[in-house]
Amino acid sequence: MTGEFGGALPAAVEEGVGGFRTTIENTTERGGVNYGEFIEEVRTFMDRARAACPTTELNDDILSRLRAINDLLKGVTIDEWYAPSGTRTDLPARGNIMLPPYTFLDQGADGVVATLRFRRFHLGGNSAVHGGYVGLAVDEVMGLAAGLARGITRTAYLTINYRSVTPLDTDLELKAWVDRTEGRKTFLRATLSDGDRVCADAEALFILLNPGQR
Ligand SMILES: CCCCC/C=C\C/C=C\C/C=C\C/C=C\CCCC(=O)SCCNC(=O)CCNC(=O)[C@H](O)C(C)(C)COP(=O)(O)OP(=O)(O)OC[C@H]1O[C@@H](n2cnc3c(N)ncnc32)[C@H](O)[C@@H]1OP(=O)(O)O
Repeated sequence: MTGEFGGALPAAVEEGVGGFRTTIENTTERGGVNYGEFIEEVRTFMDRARAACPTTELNDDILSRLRAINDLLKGVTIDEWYAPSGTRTDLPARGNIMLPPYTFLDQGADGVVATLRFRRFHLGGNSAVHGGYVGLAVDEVMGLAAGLARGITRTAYLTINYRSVTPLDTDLELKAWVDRTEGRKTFLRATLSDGDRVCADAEALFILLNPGQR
């Protein structure tokens, strides 16, 4: 792996802990006590960046401030295993700005129920969520359901049926549950609903990783 953030994965593979490290020190202090507010502010920035049509002057003003902020963040870059984004389990969507913010209502070996809300950042068109973001949310929550049931897995396939338009700015319910298992294979199902209306349903196969498997 090369580039500004490269080099983190090979060390983990050498340690033989599999594709997603399970032995991470799972503290919720990393990033500081206000890290969750920072992530939420970044999300708001992403929403507004998608919605805004700035003047040239405003664009240039924001650009110079953003460059200064990016320089600050570059000075505190660390490897993926200890970066709080994606590993702060106390925050919506593990503090991962890539994901629509979700929180669990219920979680166990049989399955999980999460509530989530897509925002302007996730717009596809005509006030509807982009289908790729639906897939992202479903993959994430099914992956966590597979993880709770079996251990660390990777998605082998994921089939999504888009049943009706998924709305922005609406609290939705995402359920994912284990349908059956065969050896390393876990077959799961999921539904994404707006109240009684099903927006999407899905079926997927997740494969339990072998020790040291990337
Ligand atoms: C809950 C804890 C929270 C902790 C939080 C803290 C930190 C956060 C850390 C982690 C994050 C936590 C959760 C993650 C959340 C979301 C997860 C997202 C998951 C993904 O988004 S992950 C990216 C996309 N994913 C890939 O990047 C996979 C690329 N791929 C491969 O890496 C290999 O392909 C692999 C490994 C899949 C299999 O490879 P392999 O060599 O291990 O096994 P093999 O090929 O032998 O398959 C074994 C058996 O599955 C059958 N099989 C395989 N593929 C099939 C298919 N497509 N259709 C039908 N059957 C299939 C075979 O036919 C055989 O079946 P049989 O045994 O019956 O012959």
